[in-house]
Amino acid sequence: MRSSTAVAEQSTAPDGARIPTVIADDVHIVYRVYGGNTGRGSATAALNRIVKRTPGAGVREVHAVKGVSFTAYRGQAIGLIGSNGSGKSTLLKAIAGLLPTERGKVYTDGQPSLLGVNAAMMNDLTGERNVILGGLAMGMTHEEIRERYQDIVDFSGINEKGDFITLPMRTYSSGMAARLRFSIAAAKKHDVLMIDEALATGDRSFQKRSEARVRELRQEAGTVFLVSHNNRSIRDTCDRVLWLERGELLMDGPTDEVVRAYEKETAR
Ligand SMILES: Nc1ncnc2c1ncn2[C@@H]1O[C@H](COP(=O)(O)OP(=O)(O)OP(=O)(O)O)[C@@H](O)[C@H]1O
Repeated sequence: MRSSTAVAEQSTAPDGARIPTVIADDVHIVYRVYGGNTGRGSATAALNRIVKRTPGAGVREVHAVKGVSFTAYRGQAIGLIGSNGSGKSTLLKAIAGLLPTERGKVYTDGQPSLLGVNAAMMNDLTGERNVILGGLAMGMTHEEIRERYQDIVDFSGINEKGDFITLPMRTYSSGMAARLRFSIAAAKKHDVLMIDEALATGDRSFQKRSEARVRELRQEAGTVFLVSHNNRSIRDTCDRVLWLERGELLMDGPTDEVVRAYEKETAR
């Protein structure tokens, strides 16, 4: 049991009830891939179909999330696990409001922030400029960014091996870029923070630092979702786990129980 009394106070209503932050109610997500079967000239054909609003024979549907329901509460860190293509990233994008649901609804309290490994940053700008841009994009003021700038840079460890923060992001390794992205996102208190594989990208010492930060964010009474293939990260960080397989929610429960069942299944 990681939560302290202070956490329990923050994450419950005065009447003691837990405060829901995200409710997914029978969520279905379908991707439509245009021109999948049409061979040559498919881009023009697809455009014509879109203009004429006819689905056409070349439209392929991928039913990526199938009827997922759960309620997340304040103060929870929830891991999402499952094999490649099981729908984890898709579900996060839907919670963040970046993908429409085909059926069902997602209700959120506050603005969820999605931090993905591929989250857009301006590659031609320096790390320094990206810290400012990222901070502004998250709704921080110039003043707040100035106050936290050094902490963000120190946390990322970007400058440990030289003055990299003043170089363009395109000169960073993928791990360095992911560390900076995480550090920017983690500088702010989030109602709902969703992290897609970011922790797996850094080296072990950065992973430990970021796991500790995720625990703090949780204690600030937010809800954290973490997608990872690293079961150790999930065990160290999350108190609850959702296991998705082929778009369906296979299991939802305490971390130990779900990860153990998942490991048993994947060991076969
Ligand atoms: N833009 C897209 N267009 C069409 N299909 C997509 C798109 N993105 C994902 N899919 C499909 O949706 C399904 C779920 O993909 P998703 O990326 O959510 O899985 P995941 O569990 O996050 O996988 P991984 O562990 O490999 O990151 C897969 O079948 C995938 O092929």
